[in-house]
Amino acid sequence: MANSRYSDLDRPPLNAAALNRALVRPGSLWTGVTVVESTGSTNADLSGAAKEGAPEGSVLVAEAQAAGRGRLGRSWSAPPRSGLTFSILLRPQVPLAAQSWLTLMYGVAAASAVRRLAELDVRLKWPNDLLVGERKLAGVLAERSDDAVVVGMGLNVSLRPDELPVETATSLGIERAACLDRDPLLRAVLREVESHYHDWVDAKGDAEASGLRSAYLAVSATVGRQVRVELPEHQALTGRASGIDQWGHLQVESGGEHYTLSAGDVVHVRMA
Ligand SMILES: O=C(O)CCCC[C@@H]1SC[C@@H]2NC(=O)N[C@@H]21
Repeated sequence: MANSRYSDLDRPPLNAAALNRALVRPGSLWTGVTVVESTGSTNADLSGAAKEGAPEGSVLVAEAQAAGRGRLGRSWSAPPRSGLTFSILLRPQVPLAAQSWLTLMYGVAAASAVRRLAELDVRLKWPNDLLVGERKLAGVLAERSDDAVVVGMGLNVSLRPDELPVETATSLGIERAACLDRDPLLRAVLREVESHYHDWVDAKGDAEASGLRSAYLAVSATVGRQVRVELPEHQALTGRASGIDQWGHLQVESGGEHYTLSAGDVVHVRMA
């Protein structure tokens, strides 16, 4: 759906042909990049395509999403062409238990690409929110579809303050990033994902051996911090985030006890 407040000059379309030329090559993970003007949810579309046998490395990008899905049942929204909303289809040949690392890997890859191109100190709030300071720049949602995994990302690029879905969000534009051009940003994220994914699959999903765990810790905004973790079923835990275990789960020390959390919503607690 077009938004009359913005001209096409402010927000140029993605160049699908150039993205395919740059990314889809013999031996590359990426088998095809499809850009659609509008859809409900790229994650939903690619999950359907996965069931029909779409190949690993399919990438679906939407210039606008009407029903973008977020973590924990939330939604994801952004004005058309104001960000990057895209999903990838993977069929990882690693043990199922190790696959929880996929979503963290995506966060590491995206953070690394955005740090380099945007020249911003992007860090990860566990499991994979990209933050600038305490403000959310991007989110990642991984969903299983039979034997495939669809990983989607929403990255706020040119949103203005009055367009942010929540006060705690931000965009590359608001943060005065060195790059607001979505084509090179998307290429850089996908190239980083490919590199981390190959290393991780070669190591049979072992995040320690592939260097993924240390790469994650290097950009974590959560480990070492005082946190409040909102857990499913309205429970919450307050304590110190002490580490990430071999399955990508968050370790928290609270009241002399050690907890390991596989899901939850982290709030970084400010120390007085
Ligand atoms: O932070 C979150 O809650 C995750 C947000 C993930 C949003 C992206 S946008 C592209 C892809 N398609 C969806 O429906 N959701 C993800």
